[in-house]
Amino acid sequence: MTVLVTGGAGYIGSHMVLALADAGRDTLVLDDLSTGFVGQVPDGVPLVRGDCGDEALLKRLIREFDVTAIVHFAGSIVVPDSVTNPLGYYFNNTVKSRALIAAAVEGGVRNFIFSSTAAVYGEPAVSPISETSAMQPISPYGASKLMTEWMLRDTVAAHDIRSVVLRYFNVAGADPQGRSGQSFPRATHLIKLACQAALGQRSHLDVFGQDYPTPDGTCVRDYIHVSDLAAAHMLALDHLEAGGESLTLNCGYSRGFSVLEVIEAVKRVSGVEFDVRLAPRRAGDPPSLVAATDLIRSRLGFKPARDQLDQIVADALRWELALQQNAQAVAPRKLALAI
Ligand SMILES: NC(=O)c1ccc[n+]([C@@H]2O[C@H](COP(=O)([O-])OP(=O)(O)OC[C@H]3O[C@@H](n4cnc5c(N)ncnc54)[C@H](O)[C@@H]3O)[C@@H](O)[C@H]2O)c1
Ligand SMILES: O=c1ccn([C@@H]2O[C@H](COP(=O)(O)OP(=O)(O)O[C@H]3O[C@H](CO)[C@H](O)[C@H](O)[C@H]3O)[C@@H](O)[C@H]2O)c(=O)[nH]1
Repeated sequence: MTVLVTGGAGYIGSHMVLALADAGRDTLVLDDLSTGFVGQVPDGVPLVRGDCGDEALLKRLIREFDVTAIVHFAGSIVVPDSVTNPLGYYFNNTVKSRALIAAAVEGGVRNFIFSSTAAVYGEPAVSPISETSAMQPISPYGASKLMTEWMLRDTVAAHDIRSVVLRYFNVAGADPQGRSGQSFPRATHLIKLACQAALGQRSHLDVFGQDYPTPDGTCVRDYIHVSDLAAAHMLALDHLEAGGESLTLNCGYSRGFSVLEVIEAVKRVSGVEFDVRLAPRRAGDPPSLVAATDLIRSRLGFKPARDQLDQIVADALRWELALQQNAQAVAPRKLALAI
């Protein structure tokens, strides 16, 4: 009974792998390490470096490891990149997910959890956004995820497999025990970048657009702590393994913060005043995304444990500081080698 985690060396996937390890579950990670890191996978958890679209590899892994559930995190995640490189996003997120779903069906895997996104909703007219809101993505990223949702829906209807689709809103923070966090150096997420500015790693932080139809003119997002999100996945896995029906659920806290409010929180928690500059809007950004979360609470019994913005920011800051200290620790050795 092994749980296969695609993208388990990445930011969110690694927190799920930690949750599975903490629960004593047999876990296998498949990751191409394009944005993930070997060091994010806990000791004792096997990591296969490979592509989640490699059907032959997948069939072999499912057989050899007796995989009974798949949690599919692997994918490309930067909204503006998807606007400039749509075909790359449809390939990595949609085409390869099709191969993974096909391998799951053929290998007799009954339980499938998929990382979807609030970006499937586009610019919703009503807030908070319920799961039945219209799905009109405004970026290729959102469309690439929605197409995968549709493939899963139709596969569940036709075959002996059930799925939980989790639509994450904005994921942030880091493992409270400091075992993992957002490590990708070119990450574009607001809270990570603001923490880097507070730690002096960036000269300033840009605010992308201040003329949105929101209270302070900057975009509003529903930030969910990555550990709470991993806990939601564990509940989804329990639900499927107990024979529960397929579900599609929002993951958030039903409350939004503007870009300026997030920046204030990072300044407050860090105690550092960093330079903030106004910049033009970024392509593909909807003004406001806040989740309705009644469904995940009622269907899975989801109860947030770390939903205070300052808590999310404090965990993110601690992780960023640890990354900085590690980088400083290895720097002299690199220098010596260069000489
Ligand atoms: N971070 C967020 O706020 C957010 C919000 C909504 C949804 N999501 C979704 O959550 C999932 C995980 O996102 P993340 O923030 O952890 O990103 P991440 O980039 O840290 O993790 C993605 C992981 O997948 C791996 N990967 C990418 N393509 C692969 C492939 N073809 N085969 C094998 N491995 C591959 C990467 O190496 C990386 O380890 C993604 O599917 C993303 O769309 C993230
Ligand atoms: O330096 C920055 C970085 C971000 N922002 C703004 O902060 C908000 C949040 O941006 P993020 O990049 O942190 O997150 P996104 O909302 O763009 O996207 C995230 O959440 C989405 C779902 O809501 C997707 O799933 C996506 O994968 C995930 O990265 C946006 O308004 C963005 O314009 C800034 O103003 N300055």
